[in-house]
Formats: sequence, C-alpha cells, structure tokens
Amino acid sequence: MTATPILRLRGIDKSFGPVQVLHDVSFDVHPGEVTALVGDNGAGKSTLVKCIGGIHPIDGGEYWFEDEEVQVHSPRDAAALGVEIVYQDLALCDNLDIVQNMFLGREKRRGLVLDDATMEEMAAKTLEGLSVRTVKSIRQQVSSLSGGQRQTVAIAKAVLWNSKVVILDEPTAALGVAQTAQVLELVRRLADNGLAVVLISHNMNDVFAVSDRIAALYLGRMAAQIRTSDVTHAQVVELITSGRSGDLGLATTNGATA
Ligand SMILES: Nc1ncnc2c1ncn2[C@@H]1O[C@H](COP(=O)(O)OP(=O)(O)OP(=O)(O)O)[C@@H](O)[C@H]1O
Repeated sequence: MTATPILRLRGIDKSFGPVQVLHDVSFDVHPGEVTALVGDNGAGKSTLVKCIGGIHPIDGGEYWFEDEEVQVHSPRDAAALGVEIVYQDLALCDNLDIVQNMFLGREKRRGLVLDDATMEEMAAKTLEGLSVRTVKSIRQQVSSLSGGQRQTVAIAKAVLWNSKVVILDEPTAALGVAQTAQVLELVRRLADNGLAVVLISHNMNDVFAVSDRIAALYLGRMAAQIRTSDVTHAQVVELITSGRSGDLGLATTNGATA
C-alpha cells in the first residue's frame, strides 16, 4: 500500500443554485488501492465524482493531482490527467461491437481510414491485461453481452486510455451473484495493477470484499475516510446513516484521515 495519494481534494464546495450539495469536502485517492465512496441516496457521491470528472465545475476548494494543484474544467481536462469515470448506465452502443465501443469517439485512423487492426490489437491487449476471458470475441456486438460482460467492456474502455484513476459508479448494481464476483475480481485487479480505483457502492458486502479504504459522505460532508480493515459493517452503516460512528471517535467533517 502506498502512502501518497494520487488525487487529493481539499475543501470542495459545490452548489446548484441556492442548494449547497458539497460542503468543504476532502477526499484522498491512492494508487494501487480501491477506495469505496459510500453514502445514502442524495449524500453527494455522484456530484463529488462529477466534480472530479470535470462535468461539474467546483465552486471552491483545491484539486491536487500527483502533487500539483490543477484546474479541471471539463471531462477533457480530467481525461488528460488520466481520470476516467465508468457510469452506471455504461453508455455503450448496442449496435456496435466491443472494439468499436472501446474506441468510440477516439477511433484510431490511418490517414482517413479507420485503423481496425491497431484498435483490435489494443482492445485485445487491454482485455488480456485485465485477465478478462469471459468474452468470446472482441468483434461480438455489445447487444449480445451479459450485464457482467458489458460492465467488463466499460471498465476495459476506461483503462485503455492510460488512465491512472478509474471511478466506477455502482458497477454491480444490476448484476447477479456470479457476475458480481467477476466484476469485483476485476475491480481488485485494476488496483493490483497500480491504478487508483474509486468504487461508488451501496452494497456493504462489495465494499468490504474489495476496498482498502472507505470514504463516507453524509449530507454532502465527508464524515470519515478510514481504512476498511479498521471498521466493521455496523460502523460504516452508522457513518452512512448518521454521519458519526461514536466508537470510531472520528470527526464528522473532513475526515480525510487514515
Ligand atoms: N444538477 C443538479 N441540480 C440541482 N440539484 C442537484 C443536481 N444534481 C444533484 N443535485 C442534488 O444534490 C444532492 C446530491 O445528489 P447526488 O446525486 O450527488 O447524490 P448521491 O449520493 O449520488 O445519491 P444516489 O446514491 O441516490 O445516487 C441531491 O439532493 C440532489 O437532488
């Protein structure tokens, strides 16, 4: 486990009109680790992630990446840093195959023509690198894939672009038991390959199965950021539902600790 965070947010505020959704949020993300971002519905998880991804501009606070303070104004800025978000709805095109989906909008060309051979090779290499063996052919249409396989393709697509931080929004929400296990294994492998992984999840079993750290948001404030090995399910549930966990002795704000 590494000590230095690759991504550090400090004092992030975000409002939509008169409604302040994020209050003075600090958040650390470490390479080689899975950080679970938890919180009740409406706690601000998606908003925080969209700020990280450059979809929502932050109103105040600092965004540090690899020890430099950066300005992230658009998804392009975030992608340039190596930050990729895999959304719950996956945004894959059913009528395209796996390779086409992985390169959608960033196709490789040789002159004016699509460079299919290179894209195929890169897609195959990426899937291999993640030890993904569940898809039969990378030329398979995405419409024929299972939920777990689709999730895998979406994750591989994020990893293809030399990403350093991959944020996964509820990747197992729609999956059965076996597929959940496969996706969680993949999530773990991403971190073991050195990536910094942020996993948004409501599922405590998933959180405890793969995460190294847990960041708990409560009503738009970071209630605590702790090592998974230092807490119990019950303590995390308490953090999510009340923003406190008495027996942890944590502050209720800015808990970017551990
Ligand atoms: N574009 C927006 N305009 C106004 N309010 C918003 C906007 N996006 C989010 N909010 C509000 O911000 C709060 C946090 O929402 P957010 O989606 O970030 O929570 P969440 O923790 O991701 O919830 P869930 O687990 O339900 O997805 C909510 O009260 C929501 O209504």
